Amino acid sequence: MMAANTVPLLPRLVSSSVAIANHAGKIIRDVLNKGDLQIVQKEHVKDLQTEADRAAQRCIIGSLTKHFPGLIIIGEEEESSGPVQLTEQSSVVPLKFTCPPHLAKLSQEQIVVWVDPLDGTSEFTEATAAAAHKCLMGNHDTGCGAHSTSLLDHVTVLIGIAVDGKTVAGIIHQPYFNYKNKEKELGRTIYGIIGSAGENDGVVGGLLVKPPPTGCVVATTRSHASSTVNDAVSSCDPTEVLRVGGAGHKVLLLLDGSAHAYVFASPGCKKWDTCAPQAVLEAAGGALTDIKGDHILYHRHVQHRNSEGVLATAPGQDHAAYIRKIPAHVKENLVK
Ligand SMILES: Nc1ncnc2c1ncn2[C@@H]1O[C@H](COP(=O)(O)O)[C@@H](O)[C@H]1OP(=O)(O)O
Ligand SMILES: [Mg+2]
Ligand SMILES: [Mg+2]
Ligand SMILES: [Mg+2]
Repeated sequence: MMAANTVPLLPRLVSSSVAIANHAGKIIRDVLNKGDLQIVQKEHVKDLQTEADRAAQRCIIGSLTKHFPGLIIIGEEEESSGPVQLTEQSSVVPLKFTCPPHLAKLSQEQIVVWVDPLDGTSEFTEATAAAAHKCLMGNHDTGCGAHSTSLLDHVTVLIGIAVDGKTVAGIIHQPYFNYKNKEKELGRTIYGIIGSAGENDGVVGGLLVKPPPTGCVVATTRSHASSTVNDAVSSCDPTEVLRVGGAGHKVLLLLDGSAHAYVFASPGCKKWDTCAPQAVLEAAGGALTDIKGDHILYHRHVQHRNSEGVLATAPGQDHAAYIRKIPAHVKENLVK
């Protein structure tokens, strides 16, 4: 086994981030178990923050800073006070991939880490409200409770790593994966480095399944829809539309064969929503761009908003063909 200091910076950062994302997932579950989300509204009624978002971000940024002093990290949430749980330097996962040669000699100044401590906050709060309602009703199935608790699948922790403005590696942790099946391990982490040779073509931790050769299943927003969003989805002639929460969750649907494309013609997604999912998807052979087909950049001083929307396609899909289908009025509506 290689000594830690001979392992290049990028694999060390990915390995540490996997352990940190797993810990952040545990923090999220602990907050939900305690039942007091302490919800704060940010810019609008569908833009919420909970103690789980805040505590998970404190853990991620605090741990990364402790292990990689001086690292540039941009998190979704503003700094908050409260207990900070840090991971140990030793809590790194064994590497299951090789570092691509062109990323083997990075200096820390080239790197920006984009952190979304809890993606799918709307769904997280709704699931929690439904579960509480179910409890109040004596744990009977109230209909809404049974349906809405499945919203916990939409929650992910996202850590994306960009080098010289391009995303190169991503970690997607799904804290409630398997929560309905008590026999199985709770939570899963999928991560990848673009161009690395690892298990499953550079993506570790998830089953990669291509979507069916016929049909067109489009995943889109559940809680941030608009007429432009709907026009873009319709233009793809979908055989099925999955209205689900979270950017990380929708990219997981592209990786497990559940959807062909993820279409979001809205400026609502930010760089921390797409940096990690894009890297994992592209490591697997898929693509994620803005709605016009242009690359999304992740430099330190880039604007946070993905103002020209998001379009992602599963491995094996014709990404350019989807871009061509998006109507001109939708593209014109989304400007820098
Ligand atoms: N209008 C918006 N305001 C705030 N966040 C948004 C908006 N639209 C999308 N997002 C973020 O992008 C993610 C994916 O969008 P959607 O779930 O609507 O498909 C959301 O979970 C949310 O991230 P977060 O939950 O981390 O705040
Ligand atoms: Mg948010
Ligand atoms: Mg998000
Ligand atoms: Mg978030």
